[in-house]
Amino acid sequence: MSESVRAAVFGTGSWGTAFGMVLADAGCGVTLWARRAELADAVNSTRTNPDYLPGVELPETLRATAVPAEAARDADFTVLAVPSQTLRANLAAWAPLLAPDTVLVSLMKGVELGTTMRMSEVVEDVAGVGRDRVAVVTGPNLAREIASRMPAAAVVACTDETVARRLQAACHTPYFRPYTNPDVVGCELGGAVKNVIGLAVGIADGMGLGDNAKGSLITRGLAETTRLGLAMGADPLTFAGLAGLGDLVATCSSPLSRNHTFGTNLGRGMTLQETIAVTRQTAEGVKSCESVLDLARRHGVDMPITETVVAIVHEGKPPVVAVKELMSRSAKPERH
Ligand SMILES: NC(=O)c1ccc[n+]([C@@H]2O[C@H](COP(=O)([O-])OP(=O)(O)OC[C@H]3O[C@@H](n4cnc5c(N)ncnc54)[C@H](O)[C@@H]3O)[C@@H](O)[C@H]2O)c1
Ligand SMILES: O=P(O)(O)OC[C@H](O)CO
Repeated sequence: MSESVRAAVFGTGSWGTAFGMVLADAGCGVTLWARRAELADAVNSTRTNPDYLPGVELPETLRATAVPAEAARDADFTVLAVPSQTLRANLAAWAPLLAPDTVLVSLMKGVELGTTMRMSEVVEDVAGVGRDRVAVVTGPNLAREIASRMPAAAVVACTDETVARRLQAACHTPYFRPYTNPDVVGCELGGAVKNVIGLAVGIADGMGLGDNAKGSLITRGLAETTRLGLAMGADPLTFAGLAGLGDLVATCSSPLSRNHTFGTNLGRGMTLQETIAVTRQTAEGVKSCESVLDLARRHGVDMPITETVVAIVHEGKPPVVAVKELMSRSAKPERH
């Protein structure tokens, strides 16, 4: 990869920073945009991100700024890594600054509340670009492991194969192996719904329900994700891939997952407010469980695990009652 490829990353949280590091290691010149000038200064002066990835040394070719126009200038790829529910307002401010012909890349795993739009749809809507200029990077990518340069595979999804291949080349390193996939809908749904299933598995873990419960939730969670995907025109095989099963396994088995940890705290008996208070970073499933359920209802799809997570997180249903209700639904064949 030629160093003349330029990438802007909007969001200097854990994944924005780690993915910026991947791009820099792959040979791109990278500018991170940080909301706070102090964080941008700290990245530039210490070559670390002390707030989100303490102890990780960042490459020389990665720098940070708090000025959006400076980050956006001449970027071949404009990467978006802010919490999903803030994307619309943020991108509205950044859109006039974007380099002409830049490819917009979503790292976000959420569904917008109210509109039920996927993040790539929000990008198209707000930036006024065609879907051939919007790509998604997703898969089993816990930021802390990637920042330690531990090996992982990922998916680069774009309807335009040439764009997907360009981005694939721009982020391919010895420790980060991206595959292309034209199924943007399936890849984004896989990423957004796995956060909801990650909450469910965390709750079960917190309650001490064991590994059979975990295996059952992962599998039936994937089944309800696939049902929604089919109703929305996704390729069902996507859900057997990195954006589906791969990400579910990583999220549901790792203490590094914010969604899994959030669920575990709820399952152990913390209240929602107590759990929010101890959660510093973005656990997308907490908000997206409501928009995913909304999406499911709009498409007439049954998603009992998602419904259960919404009931526990937002309606105060005690986890013990929710488990009893989930298990006593009427019996049915596995493939329905
Ligand atoms: N962390 C991971 O392992 C990981 C991996 C893959 C995908 N993702 C996804 O990437 C997205 C970003 O997650 P993250 O892990 O970087 O989150 P994070 O909580 O670590 O960082 C979020 C960043 O957004 C900024 N931010 C928060 N509110 C904002 C606002 N209103 N306006 C502008 N900026 C704001 C924060 O200052 C921070 O820089 C999420 O959708 C997440 O699901 C995360
Ligand atoms: O920490 P989480 O739960 O947001 O998960 C991080 C990544 O999405 C795992 O692929």
